[in-house]
Amino acid sequence: MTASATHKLILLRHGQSDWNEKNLFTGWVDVPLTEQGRKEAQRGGELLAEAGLLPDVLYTSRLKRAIVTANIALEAADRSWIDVKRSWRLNERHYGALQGKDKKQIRDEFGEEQFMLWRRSYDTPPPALDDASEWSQVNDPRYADLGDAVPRTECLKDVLERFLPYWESDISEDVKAGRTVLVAAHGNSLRALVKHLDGISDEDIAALNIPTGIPLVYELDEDLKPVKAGGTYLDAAAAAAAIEAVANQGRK
Ligand SMILES: O=C(O)[C@@H](CO)OP(=O)(O)O
Repeated sequence: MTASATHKLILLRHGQSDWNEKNLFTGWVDVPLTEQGRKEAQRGGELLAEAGLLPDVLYTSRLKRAIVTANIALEAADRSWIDVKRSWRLNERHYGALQGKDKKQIRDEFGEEQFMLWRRSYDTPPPALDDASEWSQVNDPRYADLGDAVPRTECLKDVLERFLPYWESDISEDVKAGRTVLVAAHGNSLRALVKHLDGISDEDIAALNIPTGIPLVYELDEDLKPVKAGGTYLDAAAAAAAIEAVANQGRK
């Protein structure tokens, strides 16, 4: 197969958010980017432009940390004009009763094993979030189309199950049509996508972390299988350091 027969998919986790900086479980809570997060987004866009990777269509979640990251990155790459599609199916994993809680406090209270089960296991969701909680999304107008199906908690398996239909119906169709697709989303919704693309097992996905603000580029063959497993980070050194930092969250 020639290089021109491959498809390009760019994954971008949002830049550092206010709650990333504060070390709080975030999930569906709609927190803003920090100044550093905005800089990461700007750098992400510059990396795209330097690599000549010009997105034709943007997919984002309905959360502003992903939306604003994409806007800043596309502005930096002079691609603000491209078509945009947003879906709750790209939202971060709903973190249940952990939303708004300090990661270190949860680790100290419940221990490393339970903490990591909730954070990274494939199929153990945290306890459900009470509908009366200030961090609940049940009455958020942006999810009115979901009715009572608004999540109260999710594990990664749940994320994969709600994300895959959208991948099949929309994102993969744009990829197959030859468009360079940018997906601006979240640590755990992108872990679900990478698990699917690379065929990572339920056990091995626990060790995979996605850094903020660094484009991860996948070249896909005509069956939408990655030409290179794991894709390529546009700034590999920065990605390695940032991946380590995500893996160690809650430990200090
Ligand atoms: O809090 C969250 O929503 C996510 C991403 O920031 O955290 P974690 O990496 O612990 O899954």
